[in-house]
Amino acid sequence: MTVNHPFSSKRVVKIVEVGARDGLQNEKGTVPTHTKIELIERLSSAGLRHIEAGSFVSPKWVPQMADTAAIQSHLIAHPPPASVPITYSYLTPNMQGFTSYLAGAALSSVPSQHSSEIAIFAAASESFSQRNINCSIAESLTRFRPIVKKALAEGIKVRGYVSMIIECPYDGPTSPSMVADVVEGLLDMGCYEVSLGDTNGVGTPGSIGRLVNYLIKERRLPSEKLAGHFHDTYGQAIVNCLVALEAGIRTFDSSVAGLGGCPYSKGATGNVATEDLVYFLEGTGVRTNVDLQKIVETGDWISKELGRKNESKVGTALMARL
Ligand SMILES: CC(C)(COP(=O)([O-])OP(=O)([O-])OC[C@H]1O[C@@H](n2cnc3c(N)ncnc32)[C@H](O)[C@@H]1OP(=O)([O-])[O-])[C@@H](O)C(=O)NCCC(=O)NCCSC(=O)C[C@@](C)(O)CC(=O)[O-]
Repeated sequence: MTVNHPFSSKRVVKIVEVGARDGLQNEKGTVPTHTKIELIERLSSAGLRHIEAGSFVSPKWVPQMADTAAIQSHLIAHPPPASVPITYSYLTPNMQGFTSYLAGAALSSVPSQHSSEIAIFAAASESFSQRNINCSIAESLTRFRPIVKKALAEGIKVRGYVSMIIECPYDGPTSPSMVADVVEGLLDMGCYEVSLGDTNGVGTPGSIGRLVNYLIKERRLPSEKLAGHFHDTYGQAIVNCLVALEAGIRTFDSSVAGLGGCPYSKGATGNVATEDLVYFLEGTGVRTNVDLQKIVETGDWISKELGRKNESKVGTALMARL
């Protein structure tokens, strides 16, 4: 994914597709496991190379992710061709989740081109941390440290998340210094990248711009280790990606058809749609290597499967032209 734009200084932009995890975790009805697997396979055949495949979380808390072990097992048994390097990732909130991930991964004779990794998820708001993972921010970082240590010892990469980077529905505005402290904590323990979650999509180019510039310029956090994870609740996600791109961020999370919402943030809608992100990046001179037509068809297909409105503007526009 080569970037040829004044914003981009010819560097690589990575898209992390979160539709099969963030996108589906809040669906009310049960999404059949075979539908999730078909979604993941369609996403990879559209050219996406970093795909979140599920969460090893408590099924009492998030029932929709209860079949993650079955998905992991299928993906291990049916790897993509060696010429298609894909990373599947799984959320692990605690040692129990990481142990379940490891038990599944142990069944694998993973070729080097196809790998998996885990993600841990913290918050910059105390109330959201309690509601989402039932512990304080400090307790969550203490809980994550041995997971990261063990994962790195096993050669497994760990991604971090920080939720509620702009404002929390329970605690109000989030202080940028709190975001920076949590990002630093995750990087210090060994996360290779931390994704900045505007969980409820309230961020604007002003607030996101101020935050990312504060993180990169004042707190000296490495831009290459930060990712933008912008929900589109208020229709600001693409323009927020633009300001983050201008600030030097080169990894963006997105969800096909804009699927999603967070079970512990009422009213929050999906991530920026992958179709909209690809169209925006390509239009900005960034090559994504994602087949826009295929991702649009995937967004149309999964929206119909779920009986949902397709939240991608680009997807809707291009489907109308067929
Ligand atoms: C973290 C816990 C587990 C704490 O939940 P807890 O209740 O404090 O856990 P516990 O350790 O006290 O255990 C209670 C029960 O849960 C079970 N349990 C315990 N752990 C697991 C596990 N890993 N897998 C399966 N089962 C588990 C455990 O076995 C036990 O079962 P019981 O004995 O009662 O039958 C819970 O709060 C949880 O699962 N939370 C997950 C919430 C979640 O998935 N949220 C959505 C993802 S975050 C997000 O979407 C934001 C993000 C990342 O996209 C970025 C952004 O947009 O901001």
